[in-house]
Amino acid sequence: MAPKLDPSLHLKAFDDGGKLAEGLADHISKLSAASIERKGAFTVVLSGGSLVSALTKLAQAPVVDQIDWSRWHVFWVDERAVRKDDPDSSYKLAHDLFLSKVTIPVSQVYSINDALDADAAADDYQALIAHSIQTGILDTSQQGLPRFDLILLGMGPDGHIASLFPNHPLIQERQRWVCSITDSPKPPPQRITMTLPVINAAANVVFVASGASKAEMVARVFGEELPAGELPAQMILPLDGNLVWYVDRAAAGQYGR
Ligand SMILES: O=C1O[C@H](COP(=O)(O)O)[C@@H](O)[C@H](O)[C@H]1O
Repeated sequence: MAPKLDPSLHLKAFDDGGKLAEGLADHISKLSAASIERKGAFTVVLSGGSLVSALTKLAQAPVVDQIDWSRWHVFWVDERAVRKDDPDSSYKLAHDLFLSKVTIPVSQVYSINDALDADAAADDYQALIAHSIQTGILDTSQQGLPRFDLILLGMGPDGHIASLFPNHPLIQERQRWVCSITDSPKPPPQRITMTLPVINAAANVVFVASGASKAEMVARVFGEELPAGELPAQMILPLDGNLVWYVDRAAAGQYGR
């Protein structure tokens, strides 16, 4: 069984999406400053989907001017195996809504190789992560896993995170850092995804859930003890890091009061 999460430790509820985006921008800005002071770089992992819209305030004054974007290194927790100009591409979404509005060097934005099929793209992305460790950009955890400074996660209405879906065999993966999936229940079916051990090795994991369609799963994550694998979002609790859920009132349900 996966333990239910304690809302008093791990949940921040906001009145609306605007307030949530402001709180999130402030939090990310502080994590960025601390990481840059400690090691001269900030490694951030993006999700696709609605999470990206919650980053708008990061790219606006006053926060945008407080961040040293030249030290950011951007990765993806999952990506669809489509070309970068495809409407389904998470890179495209992040580029259009966020990356094009800030000054992160292009060489520090690590999108997947969209010329490869899902299997080859997963191998390629795992090698890229290993290279980032060798060059000193990325830390490693005590278990020898990549340790990102911040992983930003969304959650689907079915409780999936990244491209790790309820009761899918990939939930059990413990060896690889990045896997391909060719039968994603949510289209498009071909994707790559970081695995649970990598996500749980991060220094900080921030979930963003907004809207009533997420309320049922937020209630389950914080209110029920479920068999492992049934609710991937409940399986995220960094071994040696911080976890916080940013939720708006509609997603918070009983926890928003
Ligand atoms: O397919 C995906 O879905 C999840 C959740 O998306 P949302 O729009 O419901 O927030 C997303 O986090 C993931 O990166 C994406 O590939």
